[in-house]
Amino acid sequence: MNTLNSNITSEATQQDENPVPVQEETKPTDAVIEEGKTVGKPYADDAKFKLRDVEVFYGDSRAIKNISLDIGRNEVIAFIGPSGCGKSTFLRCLNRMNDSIDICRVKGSLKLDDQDIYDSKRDVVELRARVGMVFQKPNPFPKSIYDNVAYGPRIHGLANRKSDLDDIVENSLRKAGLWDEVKDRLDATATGMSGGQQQRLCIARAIAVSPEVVLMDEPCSALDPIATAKVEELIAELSESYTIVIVTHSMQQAARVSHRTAYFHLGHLVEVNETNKVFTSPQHELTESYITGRFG
Ligand SMILES: Nc1ncnc2c1ncn2[C@@H]1O[C@H](COP(=O)(O)OP(=O)(O)OP(=O)(O)O)[C@@H](O)[C@H]1O
Repeated sequence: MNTLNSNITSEATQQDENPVPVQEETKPTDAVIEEGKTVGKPYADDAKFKLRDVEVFYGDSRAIKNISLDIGRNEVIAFIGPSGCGKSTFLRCLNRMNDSIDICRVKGSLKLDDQDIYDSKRDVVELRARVGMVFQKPNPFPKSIYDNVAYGPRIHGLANRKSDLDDIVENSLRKAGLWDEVKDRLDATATGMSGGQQQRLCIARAIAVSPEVVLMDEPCSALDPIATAKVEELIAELSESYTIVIVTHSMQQAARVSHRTAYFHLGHLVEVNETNKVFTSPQHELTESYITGRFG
């Protein structure tokens, strides 16, 4: 796995008749990436998403290079890789969040339950209700705690009566592990909550519209370890009912929360496998270099 070059430096050759061979580590970027070829297990038996030959361009620049991947039903899959390798770009294809970027173009076949995500007739608002998203920085609306959670159900007409809406708000806050902390101050403004509470509120807001998938883009990067632990517990509980795709810079977090881990590098999907395999016996040299901290 570890490719090391045995070199004898010219300086050493001149100075020493019996030089000690100097081993020079191959730079990770020298490792071969075969475009479109992903090591490990990129496909799933019961696929929620089937993504084939996906490419994403920002203007002329190709940020995602021929990636094929299945994401299983009720699977938690973590996307890891060095900064700028395309994790967020690929994640945002799953609910067309890239649509708002004018210069962004997505190619390939992207299917959710065998239906084309990029079908021009698709209702993107409905897609985003099915495929919810939680962002890096908690972004509650400047409204009450109650109204933050009730917002989606209201615009999607999910509750006919106030009591139905109350039930949705309570259930969503319970699932997000927040109910006991906020039940006596539902009318308080959400921006007055702690960062960790705000992030769990954003999760409650995402699940209030009964999504099938929750996308999380570095959901804990702005949180302290205690708040992070709470969100991770929540991910474990939510995984019983939802498909979860999480982008994370924390390999420990990927190891704790995900079933499979996908390693991205320079816009390629280099390796995908069961999380314990990726971290204990990575098959690709680049994955190994990254998880052993040689770069990233
Ligand atoms: N709105 C944009 N316009 C132009 N280029 C972009 C845009 N967003 C991302 N890119 C480029 O696409 C590539 C992939 O970026 P992306 O944010 O998806 O990577 P990432 O792996 O999520 O990075 P990070 O871990 O730093 O968040 C980078 O080269 C980045 O500069």
